[in-house]
Amino acid sequence: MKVSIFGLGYVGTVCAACLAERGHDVIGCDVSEAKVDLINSGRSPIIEKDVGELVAANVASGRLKASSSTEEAVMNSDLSLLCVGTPSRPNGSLDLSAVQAVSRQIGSSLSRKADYHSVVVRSTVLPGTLSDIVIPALQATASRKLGETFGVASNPEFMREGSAVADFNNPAKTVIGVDDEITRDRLLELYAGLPGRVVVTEPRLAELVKYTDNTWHALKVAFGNEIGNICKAAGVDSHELMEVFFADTKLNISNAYLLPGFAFGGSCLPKDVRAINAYAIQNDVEAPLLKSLLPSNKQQVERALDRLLSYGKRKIGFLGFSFKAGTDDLRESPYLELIERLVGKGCDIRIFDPNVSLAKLMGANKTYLMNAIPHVTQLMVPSLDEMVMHSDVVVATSRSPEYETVVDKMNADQTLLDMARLPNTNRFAGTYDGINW
Ligand SMILES: NC(=O)c1ccc[n+]([C@@H]2O[C@H](COP(=O)([O-])OP(=O)(O)OC[C@H]3O[C@@H](n4cnc5c(N)ncnc54)[C@H](O)[C@@H]3O)[C@@H](O)[C@H]2O)c1
Ligand SMILES: O=c1ccn([C@@H]2O[C@H](COP(=O)(O)OP(=O)(O)O[C@H]3O[C@H](CO)[C@@H](O)[C@H](O)[C@H]3O)[C@@H](O)[C@H]2O)c(=O)[nH]1
Repeated sequence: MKVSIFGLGYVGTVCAACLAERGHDVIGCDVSEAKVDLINSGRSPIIEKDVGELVAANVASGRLKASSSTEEAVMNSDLSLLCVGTPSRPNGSLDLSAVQAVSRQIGSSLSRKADYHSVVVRSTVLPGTLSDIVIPALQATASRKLGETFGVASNPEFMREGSAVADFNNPAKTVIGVDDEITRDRLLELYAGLPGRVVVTEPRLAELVKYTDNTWHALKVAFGNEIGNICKAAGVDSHELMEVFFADTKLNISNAYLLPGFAFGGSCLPKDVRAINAYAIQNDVEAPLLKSLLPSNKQQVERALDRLLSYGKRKIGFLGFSFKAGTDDLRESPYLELIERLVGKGCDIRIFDPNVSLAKLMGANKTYLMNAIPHVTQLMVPSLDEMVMHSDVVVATSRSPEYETVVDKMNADQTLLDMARLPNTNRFAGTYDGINW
């Protein structure tokens, strides 16, 4: 199928590369000329496992290209996937300006297109966005009614950064919220051959289920961490305790997101929890449990800050600072927040993160980092050794294989604050502290 993808960020780039690899003709479109140029030169605008290779191979084969022109993308495709950002507004509600703008651009091109076109929202949006924002924007600019020469659908994306290609190719479910048969059939054809259950449903349910998923993940992390905090106070190993908890086979408890660790972060969970809470307030729904998730999460950052300051050492090194392993995405990374707070307390910080190169960061990700810590360039060092050499305390943020050597490089006078439960810390000669166990 001929597909256009609007927004070449973390979702759009992965979708573009994976759909091209599955044999579709893909044209990506972004307002950022830099991202368009990168794709056309066979390079990925994001750091994500396997994406670089897929982009290179599919640009070379001619199945993937990019353009800054909406018109070119719409005219050369039958279906458009909208993958633009939906960040939080300062009051927590969803900023749909990019969704609205791209819908208007596409609608304007549709006014000059005779063939039927399908417009599919892949971004995470609250229920009613398709009906209240996307359809009116398309109709106004296309000067045509929905169903005449275009149809719409909601098709949320469930991939996780760090394993996005594997998640794309092996989805647990594919959710298609649609009232239009042509668009439904096109989406079924687009994803034909992928495993997992395919659910065809109404658009509002498809929109809301995405929030249900992410709120559930956030709830589980917050629960696991609070249990972990109590275990730490009780002198109980929280991971051993959780294994006993999971052993209750009658309850069929998935251990995903439940092992105590550090605060959740990233470009999705915090923003989506904020958005569902804003939606509840707007609709006069009391949701005290959901309201408590972000304060609970913030408390984990406060606890880590107190713990680090309690060591009485100023030189602190961070092994990684993106929100999870395998990505350069720093948006709402709890480690970034922790670093910013430590800098404010006069600590002398060094950061080593092999995935983050300031020269390569782009778009919302780069803006987020530069707003959080404008002088971050002075804190980043090019090697693990340099970070360890500088530090009295090292904070290990994720279980990346390349971080496991850190315990061999540290000496008996140093302290390791382990946020990820590294596998080999029993051979560490210095002072070991697990964040939540
Ligand atoms: N990051 C994830 O892992 C993930 C997973 C599932 C769903 N989501 C959702 O997908 C959406 C996109 O997330 P992301 O992380 O890829 O965002 P992103 O910020 O990385 O990418 C968005 C891209 O859209 C581009 N854009 C903005 N306006 C445009 C326009 N008018 N025309 C063309 N391009 C335009 C931006 O330049 C940017 O490159 C969000 O709604 C997010 O919640 C994200
Ligand atoms: O067992 C776990 C798993 C994750 N996390 C944390 O939870 C956050 C989110 O992690 P993860 O869900 O793995 O990554 P994301 O890329 O943010 O993916 C989430 O957000 C995406 C964007 O909406 C969705 O598509 C995915 O389904 C959803 O998992 C991160 O801070 C993780 O460190 C934990 O603390 N414990």
